[in-house]
Amino acid sequence: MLSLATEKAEVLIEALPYIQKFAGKTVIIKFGGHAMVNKELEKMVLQDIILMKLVGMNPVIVHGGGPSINTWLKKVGIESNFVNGLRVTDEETMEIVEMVLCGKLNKSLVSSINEMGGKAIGLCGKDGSLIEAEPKKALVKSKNGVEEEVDLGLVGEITKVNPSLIHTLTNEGYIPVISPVGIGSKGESLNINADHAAGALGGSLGAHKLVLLTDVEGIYLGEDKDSLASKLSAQEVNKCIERGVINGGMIPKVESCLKALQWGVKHVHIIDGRRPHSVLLEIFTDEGIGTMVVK
Ligand SMILES: Nc1ncnc2c1ncn2[C@@H]1O[C@H](COP(=O)(O)OP(=O)(O)O)[C@@H](O)[C@H]1O
Ligand SMILES: CC(=O)N[C@@H](CCC(=O)OP(=O)(O)O)C(=O)O
Repeated sequence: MLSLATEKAEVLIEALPYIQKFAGKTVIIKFGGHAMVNKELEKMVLQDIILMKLVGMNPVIVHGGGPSINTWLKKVGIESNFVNGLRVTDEETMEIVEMVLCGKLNKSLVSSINEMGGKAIGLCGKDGSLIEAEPKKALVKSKNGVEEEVDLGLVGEITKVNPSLIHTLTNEGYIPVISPVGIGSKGESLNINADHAAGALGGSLGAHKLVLLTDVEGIYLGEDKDSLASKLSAQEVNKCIERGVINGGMIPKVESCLKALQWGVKHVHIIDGRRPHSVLLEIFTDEGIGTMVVK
């Protein structure tokens, strides 16, 4: 029987080919608000990311924070409506969104990473005009099947990503932690869905992999857990959206996956952020968890 020490050494050796394969490669990790609610799990995700950086990869974190925004909006008596998984955002809502995403959550992730020995730096999409955007309109099918344009207020559609700042930071050994508030043409703040921001950053940084961490195992094709899809093509994804099988917060995720693939990101995965060390399992093993989206 192998001793515990030998078993540990074997685990490390198993990771060797993956460490070699990913050396110097950019991996975008989208940390969803629903995957961030448990502090213990959050710590494990951040430890995984610190390890990735230490072995020579370039992880970049894009975080969400939907549940936390909901809590703070409730405290000030503002209700939210969602259209196609996006929060309709008026000026008052935008103020809270910016405070929660760019302030509280961003800085909390940065200080946790730094406390655990990593080097993190927090930015929002406005810093260095990282994420330029314009007000986004949503297309919604009315009851008679006709598509109508719906105004989402201060929700941003990304028009340009200026990634040079991120290259500088990663080359200096930092792990960038990015909150999805973009800058409009008049300098205004725009609320961008974190999945969309992660996909666009992945494309502009030439990322090797985009990993979206959420609160489900991946994409289900039916009611029960056995219906988890391990792989879905663009065509299948579009059919699932049309049939309503993919809905709500999963819509921006799959949209982001498909766009990232078009923009040259090699691999995109939706995985369960509630599973301990899910990021390491995804990166360093053949096991392949969650749903992989392909062209
Ligand atoms: N086909 C589907 N498979 C899995 N989850 C789905 C599907 N369609 C919609 N969802 C919903 O999408 C949610 C994840 O999106 P969201 O709540 O925005 O999470 P996050 O905060 O991680 O971005 C799931 O909790 C689930 O309710
Ligand atoms: C336009 C839009 O919907 N923005 C999101 C931004 C945060 C986010 O995307 O958080 P999750 O990843 O936790 O869903 C919002 O206001 O909730």
